[in-house]
Amino acid sequence: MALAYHRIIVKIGSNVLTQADGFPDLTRISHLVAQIADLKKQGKEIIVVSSGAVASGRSLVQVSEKADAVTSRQVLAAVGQVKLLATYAELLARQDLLCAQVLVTKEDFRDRQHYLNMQNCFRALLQNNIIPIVNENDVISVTELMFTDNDELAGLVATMLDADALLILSNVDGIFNGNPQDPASELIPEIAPTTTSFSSFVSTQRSQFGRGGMITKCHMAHKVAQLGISVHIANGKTENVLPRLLRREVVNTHFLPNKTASSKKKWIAHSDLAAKGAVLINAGAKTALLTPHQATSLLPVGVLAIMGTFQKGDIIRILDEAGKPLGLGLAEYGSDKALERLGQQQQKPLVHYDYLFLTAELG
Ligand SMILES: Nc1ncnc2c1ncn2[C@@H]1O[C@H](COP(=O)(O)OP(=O)(O)O)[C@@H](O)[C@H]1O
Ligand SMILES: N[C@@H](CCC(=O)OP(=O)(O)O)C(=O)O
Repeated sequence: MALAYHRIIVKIGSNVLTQADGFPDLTRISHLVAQIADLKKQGKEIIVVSSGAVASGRSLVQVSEKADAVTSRQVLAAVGQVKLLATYAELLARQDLLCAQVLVTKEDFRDRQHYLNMQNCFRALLQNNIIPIVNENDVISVTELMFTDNDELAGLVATMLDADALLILSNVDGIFNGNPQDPASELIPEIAPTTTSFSSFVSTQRSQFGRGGMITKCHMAHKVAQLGISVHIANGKTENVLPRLLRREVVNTHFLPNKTASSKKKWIAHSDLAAKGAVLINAGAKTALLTPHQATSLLPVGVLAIMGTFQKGDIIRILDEAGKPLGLGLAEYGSDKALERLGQQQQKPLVHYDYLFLTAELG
């Protein structure tokens, strides 16, 4: 039976869109656009997260050798993004389809208002049958402000839009249980939500034009699958990969989804960098929070210490007595009030269960 996904995020990696010489592979882009059009005709909603701005820029401009690496990348991306989107727009127009450009930064996912603005725009684009084509705003996202890679961005978009599936197109058929170049390595068809360690078989090696590498891809895929979204890693160079993937006709690695979490929890799950402060909780509170199938809020009685200052509505880190991170939550009140109520019984929860995202397990 075919995979019945309706809302699909398609992430097209740098190396899928780039030839060996670093220039964009126009034939590949046009094949992928034809496949996207095919899925659209089947009534699916498609959101594309596409790399390739820097590669497109390379085909247009030679940045002065005096420019540093950051400046050079900014210039290439600024010039190349126009060309990249023009290429998509032209190829999609031939199929009577309209696309839109959405450029985002990591900051936009940290700020609740920006997050809601983005979400609103994406929803409106989809309602109008327009294909959003998303990329990082490489002009302003430099060094520490950058996403690890576009996989991270695609994961955030998938979560924000409550997608049914995230299809990551790379230059490998999926995840292998060893070096993909080694003929003895085998492809892993499915990864259960309980699998958390990938370092035993996934190396930190990256493809020629990729940024994050397979290990970061695995961690992101796992996190997204944890939130109830199917993630597939497949080879973007395989003929007609997208429709065939949905018909289960091509090899790939499928991260099986966990039961879905609420959209608020999904936003919190991706807000680690936005955390304003932290709370240290005692062993009893830790057990209560981490006990499966039990909806427990974090009460001040279980809080041992408040670290940093935060306001009502800020994201805070939750740590155990030893300082081990347990998860994140949205503070129901600020650090001043939290300090006053520290260790006290019968106080309002500091973090309500609906706004709590835990990453640790008991034990
Ligand atoms: N166990 C593994 N299975 C598959 N690929 C792996 C594995 N370990 C490392 N890799 C490398 O990960 C690369 C893909 O990741 P990446 O460079 O981030 O690609 P992209 O640009 O598509 O995001 C592959 O080209 C491969 O060399
Ligand atoms: N935003 C950049 C690409 C970022 C990047 O390399 O991501 P990835 O394809 O996931 O390795 C660009 O458009 O050139």
